[in-house]
Amino acid sequence: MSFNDWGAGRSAELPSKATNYAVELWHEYRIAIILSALLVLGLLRVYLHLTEKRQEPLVFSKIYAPEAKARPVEVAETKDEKSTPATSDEDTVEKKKTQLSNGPRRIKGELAKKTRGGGNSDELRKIQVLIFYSSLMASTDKIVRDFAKALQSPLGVNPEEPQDCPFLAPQTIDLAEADYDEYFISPPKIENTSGGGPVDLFYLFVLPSYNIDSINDSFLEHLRDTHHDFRIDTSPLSSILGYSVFGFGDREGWPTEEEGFCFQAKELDRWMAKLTGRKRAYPLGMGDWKRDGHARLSEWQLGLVDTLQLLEQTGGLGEGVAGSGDAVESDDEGDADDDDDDDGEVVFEEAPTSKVSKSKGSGGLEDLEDLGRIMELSRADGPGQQKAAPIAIDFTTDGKLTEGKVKSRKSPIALVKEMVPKGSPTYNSLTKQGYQIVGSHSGVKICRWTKSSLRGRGSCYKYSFYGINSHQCMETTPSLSCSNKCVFCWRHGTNPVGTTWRWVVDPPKLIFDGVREGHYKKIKMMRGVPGVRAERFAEAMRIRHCALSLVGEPIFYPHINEFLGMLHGERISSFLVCNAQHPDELAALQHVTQLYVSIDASNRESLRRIDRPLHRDFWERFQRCLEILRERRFRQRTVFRLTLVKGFNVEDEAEGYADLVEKGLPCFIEVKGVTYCGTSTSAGAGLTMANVPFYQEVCDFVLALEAALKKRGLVYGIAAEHAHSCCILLASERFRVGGKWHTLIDYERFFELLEERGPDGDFTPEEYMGAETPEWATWGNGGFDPRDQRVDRKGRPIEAA
Ligand SMILES: Cc1cc2nc3c(=O)[nH]c(=O)nc-3n(C[C@H](O)[C@H](O)[C@H](O)COP(=O)(O)O)c2cc1C
Ligand code: SF4
Repeated sequence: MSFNDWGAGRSAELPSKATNYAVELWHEYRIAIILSALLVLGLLRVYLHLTEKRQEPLVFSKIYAPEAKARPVEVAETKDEKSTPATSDEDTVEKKKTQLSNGPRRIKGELAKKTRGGGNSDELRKIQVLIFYSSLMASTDKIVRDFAKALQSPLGVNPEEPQDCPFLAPQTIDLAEADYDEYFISPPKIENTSGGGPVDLFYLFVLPSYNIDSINDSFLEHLRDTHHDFRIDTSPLSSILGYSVFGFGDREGWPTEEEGFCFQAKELDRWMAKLTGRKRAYPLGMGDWKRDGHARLSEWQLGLVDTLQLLEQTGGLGEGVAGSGDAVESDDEGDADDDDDDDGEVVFEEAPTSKVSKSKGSGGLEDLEDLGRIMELSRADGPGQQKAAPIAIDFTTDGKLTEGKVKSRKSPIALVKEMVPKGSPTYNSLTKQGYQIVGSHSGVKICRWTKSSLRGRGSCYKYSFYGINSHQCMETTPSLSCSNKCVFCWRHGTNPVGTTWRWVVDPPKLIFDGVREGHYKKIKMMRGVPGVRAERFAEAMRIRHCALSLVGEPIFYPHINEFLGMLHGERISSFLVCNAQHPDELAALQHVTQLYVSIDASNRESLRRIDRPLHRDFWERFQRCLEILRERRFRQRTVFRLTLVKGFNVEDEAEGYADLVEKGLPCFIEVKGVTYCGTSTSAGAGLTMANVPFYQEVCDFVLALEAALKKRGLVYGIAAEHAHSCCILLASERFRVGGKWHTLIDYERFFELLEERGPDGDFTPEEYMGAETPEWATWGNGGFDPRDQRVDRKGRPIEAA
């Protein structure tokens, strides 16, 4: 009987009875049924929510980050556990956890599988460091093996669990056994033996130099041929992550680089820059295998590890290095064949500094909302710290103006502005010139001597005279504003000027942190620049000196003493240059390592013409500053800074300057020929190259000044010179000991004295007088450190005269 037959007899009444019964039931219990269904659904939802394990944001994790690897491993275990019976309680618990977490979020397992497996952008990439080396006499061979092992721990390599580390164990490759085509025509594809994603390569080289035929010659020739081979891309190794070279040499046989010290490492460094599209990740290191070789290698290793860690975290080599996405340096590698590196002038594009830039950049009057913001900004950044008032401070008041003594104005709301608002023409002009603006009125810039010193091409005259390492010197100012408009100023006529401080005052901590960060950022951008020496680069990451002389007037800043305290607290020396227009602030200034006053002319008319001061009583202010300096001469190292501008302040002025020296009795007198900066300001002031004195003219002037001083019975002598920056130093006989000049500074002693006796403490310049001025720096010897290589504007070596 079919189902249809079976139902045929009852078909008329059964369905209608059943339907009626169901309808009745529904009417009677519908509320209970609906509520029960909702309750069950709700409980189910809560259960699922509680048992769900959160999914980590794998797709956004760092491409080499170990955290990103943890999940795929967990998923692999999950798979295994499904097929393996649990053997212990612990396993059972683990298994339950895994099952629970795996249940409702299946998509998690799928995502992780893709990441481990292959082919898409979420893959976990590994970094393989390859260390190439050559070794004729076997010492490098051993060093490299130890070096490779030493790299493992800081890179987190764990041979037991390779899958947990973004780095594979570094491998060493002897160039005598390597197939150059395999590594140096295009990077090889390396298999990830620990399982997982593809492998990216990072090349390191440890290369001794040999002036005889060796494997190095054929290797370097191979690189040269590859670069010149028209069938091959000129940068065929650009897909590697980066490279760095360390050279071993022997200074006993090859004392200087010109004589061949580490010449093959240098050549290799340059060919690799070309072949990789300038992916020099860390500067070329060099060491003398008999003396400092091991120390230099360790230093290089430290910097290298930092770079590799950065690479692992960000996927790039950092700002300023090609391949990092921020190729912002203009150096060309030159041609290793002709040895014509450029002069190393580096052009930096300023990235906006969100941390310290705060203004909308209107440049106009601030509205009430802005005032609130300004009050906030100008507040000191911590409880108990001094607060900086955002109100105008009048520096023209007579009598002593101490910090914090402020004069409120009638309508502060309209007048309190930022000195250099972000986006203003001044801001744009300064950043274009390479300044980094910090807060709203401070700036930092890496000076050309810092770059030059990093490349071993000479330091500024302050190295020769006072022992300042230019590559450890930060040039900055806490006030971009000034009360003069000097004809030779480098400010390109863009800086704010004024006789009073009428801007927002940034707290010293903000400035200190900002300028330091800005300086280090710019140093780091030099990492990939050709010729930068690894040991100097490492030293440069520790600022030891601060030149408060960039542009503007540092003592214009109301919290200059606190700012100096922060420098000294970090054992950073301070050379402060002021313009002799703010006697009250000069009088209130605490200890600096060396205190300068610019003496730009010897008489009122000449000073008015050259400095174009805003103060009407400029000459009186100038005179008062000299008196203060005279009083300070046994407490501070005081310096007169003379900038000679032919046609303005040189001719027949030696006698007038001698009168000023007699009045101020400075410890030192620095005489410098003006540097022509070719700006519209200088041109507008009638300045041309004809106003720049020749070195011989500076020498003649100094001799005339020395004679004029002697005539007055003043005991000064010509102590040192730095011919290539047209600068000569006269010093008081106080700094001649046993017939030898001692113009250098004992910086450590200076900090000790400060700690012992405080920022207003009583101690004399003689107490921190340093060692004897080096012979090469003394008058008549030129002043160029023989350890450096002098180069012309094109970077070509200049023979010592
Ligand atoms: C034959 C020979 C030639 C060398 N030529 C140079 C050279 O031109 N410049 C240099 O700085 N060092 C030179 N050196 C020094 C080596 O670079 C240095 O001793 C190095 O540590 C040797 O490494 P190795 O023991 O692995 O071969 C030379 C050494 C030898 C044995
Ligand atoms: S003292 Fe001046 S010129 Fe010398 S390195 Fe420092 S900032 Fe540069």
